[in-house]
Amino acid sequence: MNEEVTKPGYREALRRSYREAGNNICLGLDPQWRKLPGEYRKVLSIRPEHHEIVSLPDCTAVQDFLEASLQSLQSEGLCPAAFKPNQGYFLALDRPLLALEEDRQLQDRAFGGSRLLAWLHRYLSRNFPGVPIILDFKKGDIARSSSNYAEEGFALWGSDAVTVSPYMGSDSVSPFGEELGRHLGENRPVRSLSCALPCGSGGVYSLLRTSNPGGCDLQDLPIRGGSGSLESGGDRQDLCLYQKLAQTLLRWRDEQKLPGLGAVVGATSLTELYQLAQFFREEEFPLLIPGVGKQGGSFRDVQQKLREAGYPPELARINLSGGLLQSWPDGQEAPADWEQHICRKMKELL
Ligand SMILES: O=C(O)c1cc(=O)[nH]c(=O)n1[C@@H]1O[C@H](COP(=O)(O)O)[C@@H](O)[C@H]1O
Repeated sequence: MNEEVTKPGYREALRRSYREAGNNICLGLDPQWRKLPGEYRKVLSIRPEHHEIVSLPDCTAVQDFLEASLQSLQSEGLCPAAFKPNQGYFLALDRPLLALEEDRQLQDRAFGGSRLLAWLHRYLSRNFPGVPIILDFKKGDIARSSSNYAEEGFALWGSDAVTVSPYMGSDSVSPFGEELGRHLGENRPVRSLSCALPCGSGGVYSLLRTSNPGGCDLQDLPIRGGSGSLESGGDRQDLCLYQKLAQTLLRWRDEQKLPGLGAVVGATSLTELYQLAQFFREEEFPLLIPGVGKQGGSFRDVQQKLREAGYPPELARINLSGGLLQSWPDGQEAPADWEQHICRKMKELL
């Protein structure tokens, strides 16, 4: 590890939030509008000029649901060790073309989802200080374009970490480690870990071995040109794409000055998770582990695999989105005591 990588930064923030929360749970914030409890599932009917009436979800009600959920966790003394809003669930609530309408009320509806995500960042920073916010947006592009995404994630939303896609290579990921927000001056939002992270040292989770059924389609492809399999003494031919990428990520971290670089490894493939956790354990390389619950992964099995691999639990964040905030079955109403239900689900993990 080079000097840049050993500086306190995102990994220190992970350690601290683990100590304070007493767990390594990442609460995924993916509000599924259709699964909200009835009283929050409100629809607005609006009529843009020269158009039929259109219906759209009421973002204020989604905000009320999120606030009530987070408040009930807090009132029971429950705190996760990270939050992960997935940007797509918020931007899907925007209706950008309404911004062009004459009517002020319609204009106000244009960016309801973005506004909700901004509110959420501020709410979490104020009410759960020190708990990292990981903005899940899986970006990655030519360097110039990636700089915009880096600026968006860290400086504009004020997230502490982001998810990125590595497949355009080192120059597409390196802008996420650069100093950002220089020219935003006073408009730069206060990050939730305000005092903790110097510029350019936020978390950057690269997709590595994903949790979805199609994750194996490309990521497991055998490739040539590796420097041995992840296990020592392995055959060069045995290396597959995600294993090569695991080696590459360590190199990028050091060469590209990305001290907060980590990886996304799904909870649904325990063999791969074990192998990667073993590979990364000495390197103190943060892992974000989604796929628990509906996707088939088990929180306890993941913890067990991390223990067996000797991976430091404080650097892992095991994500549950639908499995915590909206864990009732699809197509069924939320239980009447849904706030308590959410708290019970979280307590089951502790
Ligand atoms: O990058 C991610 O967060 C991610 C990677 C991955 O391999 N699998 C995965 O499910 N995710 C995200 O993690 C969340 C999982 O949601 P739940 O299955 O409801 O817990 C969603 O926001 C996914 O987009």
